[in-house]
This record gives sequence, structure tokens and C-alpha cells, in this order.
Amino acid sequence: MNQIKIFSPATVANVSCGFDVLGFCLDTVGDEMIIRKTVEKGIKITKIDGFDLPLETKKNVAGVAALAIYEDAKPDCGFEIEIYKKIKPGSGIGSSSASASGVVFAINELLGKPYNKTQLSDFAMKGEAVASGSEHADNIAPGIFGGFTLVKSNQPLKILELPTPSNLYATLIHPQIEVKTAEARNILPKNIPMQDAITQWSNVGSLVHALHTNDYPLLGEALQDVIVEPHRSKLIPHYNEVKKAAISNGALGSGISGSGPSIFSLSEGIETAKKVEQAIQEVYTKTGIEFYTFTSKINAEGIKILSSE
Ligand SMILES: Nc1ncnc2c1ncn2[C@@H]1O[C@H](COP(=O)(O)OP(=O)(O)OP(=O)(O)O)[C@@H](O)[C@H]1O
Ligand SMILES: N[C@@H](CCO)C(=O)O
Repeated sequence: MNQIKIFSPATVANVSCGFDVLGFCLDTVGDEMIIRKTVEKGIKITKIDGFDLPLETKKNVAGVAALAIYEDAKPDCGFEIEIYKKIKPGSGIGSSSASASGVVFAINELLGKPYNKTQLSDFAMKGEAVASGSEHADNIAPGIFGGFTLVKSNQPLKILELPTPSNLYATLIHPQIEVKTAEARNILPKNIPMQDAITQWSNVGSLVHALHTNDYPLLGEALQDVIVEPHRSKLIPHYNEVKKAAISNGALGSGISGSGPSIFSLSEGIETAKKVEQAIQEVYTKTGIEFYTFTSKINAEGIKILSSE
């Protein structure tokens, strides 16, 4: 195989209570990438379509992630990368992570799959760090593994695959403002009250249990964030109204997607998710702020191969 085209999906990190550890994979939105072997050694980004991002290898998360796997594998060839970007950078649905995960997945395929998914996530994290200023795998893991994932530890990297309830749908709204992950991390407190920690870890445990037992009401109860949301929700206009509209129209719960500004809601069944999407659109239409919404099933597969030659 000399060339591969892949779909690298958008992802939702944190999932309310699981800051830096929980994430899930979306299906309807994602980037496409073409990666091909070259005789000339090294990593080159030859095209970025859609958004104005650096072509320079060491300034682009895709380039840095590609270098991480390339320097470890030491293959007898180089790689060039084309990125067809559909996920807006700074949207909170894992734009940078889709590039980092996609490229390492593709290079691994071109090399004959010498690495496992955890090793690929480790390489991708090196790229993600360029965007956010810290290494975290909560967007990368759901992209590479698919479904819901929990990052048990970063060093050594250990990722747990959680079950994906088949009738669970995510509705996303992306207000057209940019929140940089690095900035959204800087506003967080360094210490948290014990009572908040207790509430949060009770919710993380409950959410994992709910996924294992298909307990939708418990999943809804667990979608609470008493630590990060109070600080970051201030960066998102009409955040509380969106949440209220989603929940009063049947959503199990809502929260900030990654570091925002996107807001996610989870619903049981596509009909409810579509009703939630409409209610959220009504809230935002009145504000005059540009936005887009979409509803997606949870993508249990993760990154997909579109073609290869
Ligand atoms: N290939 C790339 N794709 C997207 N962003 C990139 C890429 N390479 C570098 N960047 C930089 O990364 C930053 C966007 O990443 P950031 O983590 O802030 O957003 P995000 O990935 O959409 O959010 P989140 O991780 O919260 O879902 C921008 O400053 C952008 O210039
Ligand atoms: N866990 C990360 C996800 C965004 O990259 C954060 O919330 O800062």
C-alpha cells in the first residue's frame, strides 16, 4: 500500500464529569486526509484545504504526530500529507486531535500495522500537545478506539474502552466563536474543594456504570460537572439557556464539548435527539450569533479507511 485516504472523526472530550479522561467519538463530522509514501525521506504537509493552518511540519499537530511515529519506526521512505479539514479549529470537537490521530493511524496502515492503538494514541498525543500546551488523550482515544473511552493514565498511557449504548445520540451546537484550548485550560483553578471532588468522582463512576448497564436515566444523572463547567461556561454565550432547552426537550443531559464553545447533549433515540437539536436552534436563532448544529450517532468504529492503493 502506497497511499491511503481516511475519515478522522470529530470527538467530544470530558463528557461533563470526566475532565481530561472521558471522551466519545462522533460520526457525521470529521476531516479527510490522504497520506502517501514518498521516496524522499521525512514528513511533508503538501496541502491543507478548508482552514488556514500552518503547513510547516513542526507547527502543525499532524506534522508533529507524524514525526513521532516516523522517528520511532525509522522507515525507508518518507510521507506526504494532505488535510481536508472540515472540523473548525478551536471548535471544541477535537479539530487538532482529528489531524493528530488520523495521520498516525494512516502511517501505521502504510507501514503494515506494526503498532497497537495505545501506541498510536501515544504518538498522536505528541501532536495534540502543540495545540493545547499539554499532553492529554481524551479526544485522541475515542478517535483511535471509537465509542466511549476512559484514559486511565497518561504515563504509561492506558486507555479503557467503554461500551457504546446502541440507541444513544449526540446533538452538538457550535456557536461560531473560537475558544483556544490552551486559554480555556489557563482559567481553571489549581485546587478544588473536597466536596466538589467527591461529587465529580461519584459522577464519573456512575457514568461508567450507566454505559455498562445501558442505564439511560443514570447516564443523565451523571452528566454533571461541578469543577470545570462553572468557569468555562462563562466563555460560551447563552450556555445555560441551551442546556435548559435541551433537557426540557428530553435530552439526558448536556455539557461543554471539550474546552468549548461547542455544547453537546446526549439523548436516547434519534427522534428525541432531533427534537433537542430543534430546541437548541430556536435558542440560538434569537441571539444573532452564527452557529451550526448536527446530530450524530456514537461512532463505535473510530477512524475509517475510505480508500487505499
Ligand atoms: N492540523 C491542525 N488542525 C487543527 N488545529 C491545528 C492543526 N495544527 C495546528 N493547529 C492549531 O491548534 C489550535 C486548535 O486546537 P484546539 O485544541 O484549541 O482546538 P480544538 O482541537 O478544536 O478543540 P478541543 O480539543 O477542545 O476539541 C489552533 O491554534 C490551530 O492553529
Ligand atoms: N480535556 C481537554 C479537551 C480539550 O482538548 C480540555 O478540556 O482542556
